[in-house]
Amino acid sequence: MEIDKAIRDCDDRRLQTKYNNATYVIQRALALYSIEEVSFSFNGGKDSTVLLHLLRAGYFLHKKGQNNANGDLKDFPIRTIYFESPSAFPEINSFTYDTAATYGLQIDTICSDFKSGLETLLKNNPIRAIFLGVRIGDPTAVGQEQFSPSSPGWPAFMRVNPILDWSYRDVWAFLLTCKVNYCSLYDQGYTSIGSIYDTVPNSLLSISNSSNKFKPAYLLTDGRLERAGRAKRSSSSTCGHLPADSNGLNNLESHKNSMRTASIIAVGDEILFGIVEDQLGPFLCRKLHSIGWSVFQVSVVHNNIDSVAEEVERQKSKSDMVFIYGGVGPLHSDVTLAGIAKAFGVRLAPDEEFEEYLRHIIGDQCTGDRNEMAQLPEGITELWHHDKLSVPLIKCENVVILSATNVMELGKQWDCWIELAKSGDLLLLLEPYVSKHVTTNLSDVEVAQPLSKLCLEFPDIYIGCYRKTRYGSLTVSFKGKDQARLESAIKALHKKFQPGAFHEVN
Ligand SMILES: Cc1cc2nc3c(=O)[nH]c(=O)nc-3n(C[C@H](O)[C@H](O)[C@H](O)COP(=O)(O)O)c2cc1C
Ligand SMILES: Nc1ncnc2c1ncn2[C@@H]1O[C@H](COP(=O)(O)OP(=O)(O)OP(=O)(O)O)[C@@H](O)[C@H]1O
Ligand SMILES: [Mg+2]
Repeated sequence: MEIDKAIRDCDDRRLQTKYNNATYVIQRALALYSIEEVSFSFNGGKDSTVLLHLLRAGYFLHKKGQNNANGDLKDFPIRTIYFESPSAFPEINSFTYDTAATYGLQIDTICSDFKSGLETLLKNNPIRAIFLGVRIGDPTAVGQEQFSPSSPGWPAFMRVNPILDWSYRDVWAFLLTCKVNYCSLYDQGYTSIGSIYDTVPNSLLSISNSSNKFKPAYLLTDGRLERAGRAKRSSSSTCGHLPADSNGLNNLESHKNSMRTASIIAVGDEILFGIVEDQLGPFLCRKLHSIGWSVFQVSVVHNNIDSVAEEVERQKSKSDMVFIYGGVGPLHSDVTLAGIAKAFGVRLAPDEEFEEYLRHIIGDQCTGDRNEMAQLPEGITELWHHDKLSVPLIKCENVVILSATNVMELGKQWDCWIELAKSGDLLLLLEPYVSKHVTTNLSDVEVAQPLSKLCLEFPDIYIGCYRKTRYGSLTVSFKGKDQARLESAIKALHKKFQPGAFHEVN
């Protein structure tokens, strides 16, 4: 069978794994349902063209298991449905019918909308499962698995999605490796095809010196932009770019004095066992204070998905930003991303762009069917690139994931993060805090009451006390954003005691 042979003969291990998994899903479906009970939803698009050939191969492998495969071009008895629409591109229509003729597809053309068309089809036929070329990243893929029952309100059938986890690049690797025909629009710069009213060539493929010439679809390097030629229905995805306004605020001036809070979560059994000391938390506290943020809480949790998820869920609603570190990587204990995904109620999905970065660092070891490290929380992740970082910073809504393992690495990531936030016009830098400290040899009992009063007089100033030893001097710290108010508070303190009772320290 020519598809099976082309994949086995190629040296693309990733493609082979994707192929094996997809044909396995198909064979499972063919084992579960009889041939009359399955159907293939084909529309001449690139994804359904991939699926057609995978189904042909899957059917061949299924029959081979029963010792009666012939692998002929036209040996394909799976009923095929095509929802024909007057707004489809003529190229799509003709490709669909040409392909049907080449491979002997028994096409049922349906001219009504998907839902009522399926209702009629299922009423008159024993169909229980339908193969679809839906992939993660398609707007309709959210929440779907390889086997997903149809949605409530739809006629009852099983949606089978053998290429759900395929990336844009996987699709093109397959079509080019197998040297199969695809719709000619893809060679004219179309990267995803809807109707004639909502689809244009992808401008990222335009040839610079020619206004209406485009490179072929397989040359699009960033697969996440595959739908750039489709009219936008919503602006839900911000993946990959800096959001101008991710917290609903982008006017630096008007928020200079506003209050922003951060929470810090360290993930590490070793910290809780007392084997290692967390130095990143205090470092982040200092950095956040230096940009005028106040830290709401620092917590340490176990390397356990539920512990991470619970803490992230709590902190993400309490603080403007949550910083989390530890537990990021490919080891069994690296569960931070999974915990974050759980906290947001989404799943981990392969991210092609992130995988590319990882491949640069650790070579081809990271490719394969389940590249754990390249899986990121689906639909909520932004990658923040900086020339000085080999791997982009990851941000899931208001949760920033830091991969640093020591203070030096964290310092670098922090500087890049600040630079990116500045250029992205994201509100981040506030009026920094100023602080002053005074010490006294008076006892706690002597200072307690006047200090309480001072706190009431200066509610805008943080007034705290600490000692380094139980019997040594007491330090009183003043922290705020207004230098003059800070000075007034210290003056007021001096007035409440004998002259010379307090000394300023640096
Ligand atoms: C065979 C088939 C089954 C579908 N089943 C469902 C379904 O169960 N639930 C649903 O919300 N949409 C279903 N749809 C609709 C698709 O999710 C989606 O709305 C449709 O493919 C239009 O995509 P487009 O807007 O990108 O063109 C189905 C579509 C087809 C062709
Ligand atoms: N008009 C249609 N008739 C039959 N099946 C359809 C139709 N529209 C969508 N589908 C099914 O939904 C799947 C996903 O559609 P989608 O438009 O995302 O992919 P595609 O058309 O194959 O490729 P592209 O993303 O390049 O348009 C298709 O692969 C096909 O299985
Ligand atoms: Mg399409």
